[in-house]
Amino acid sequence: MLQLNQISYHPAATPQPILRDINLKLPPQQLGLIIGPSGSGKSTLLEILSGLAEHTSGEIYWGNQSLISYNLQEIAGLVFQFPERHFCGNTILEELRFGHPELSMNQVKDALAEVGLDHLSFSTSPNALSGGQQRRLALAVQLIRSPNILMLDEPTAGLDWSMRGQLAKLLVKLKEHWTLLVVTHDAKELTPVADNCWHIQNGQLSEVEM
Ligand SMILES: Nc1ncnc2c1ncn2[C@@H]1O[C@H](COP(=O)(O)OP(=O)(O)OP(=O)(O)O)[C@@H](O)[C@H]1O
Repeated sequence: MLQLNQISYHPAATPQPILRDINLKLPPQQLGLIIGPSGSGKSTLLEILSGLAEHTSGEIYWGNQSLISYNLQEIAGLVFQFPERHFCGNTILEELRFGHPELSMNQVKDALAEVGLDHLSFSTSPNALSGGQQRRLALAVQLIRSPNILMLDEPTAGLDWSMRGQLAKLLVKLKEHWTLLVVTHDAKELTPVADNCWHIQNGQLSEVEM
């Protein structure tokens, strides 16, 4: 279970806190969805939960273990908004093994199977994939590290309606094995597949009854 107790984030440079007293509990193998408008603090919250930024106050737990940024970098996998813009491999294999040359072919195959891309040749260029396939590859890049929590920032942004629906279906499949936390401003396809839902506004989180 991921648990946040009274998480606040107030960098010295900002007059107001960006996140205020955030409380959240997300059980394992569930999909948590945080919905909020632009500038409400969604990406900042994911940056904190993946250890890329440090919260000012509050506690983050995975089970009974209290986590600092270093632990969060280990247990969280973050898929950025428009992740395909950050691809740097010439092939699918290079992309998946980037920074992890020790990964076996079986691990690569398993990660691709998890996201429904195992029919593709390892030598395919990530740039030759469709928009939906590129999002799947970006998910596989994180899954191959076996994170405890997979976090996705606006996973349906820029996809057409059919690809958005397919991505929502994939998330349903992934939560059989993983705990997922998704943030978005456009929750249309994602709300029906969420187990827990919150709204975020001006850095404050409120639970939505499901
Ligand atoms: N380190 C920082 N220093 C100053 N301001 C920051 C910092 N990080 C984020 N902000 C501000 O905090 C607010 C929340 O930003 P954030 O990117 O988390 O929102 P968001 O909900 O993800 O919006 P979007 O969907 O547009 O990305 C914004 O006003 C942003 O400018």
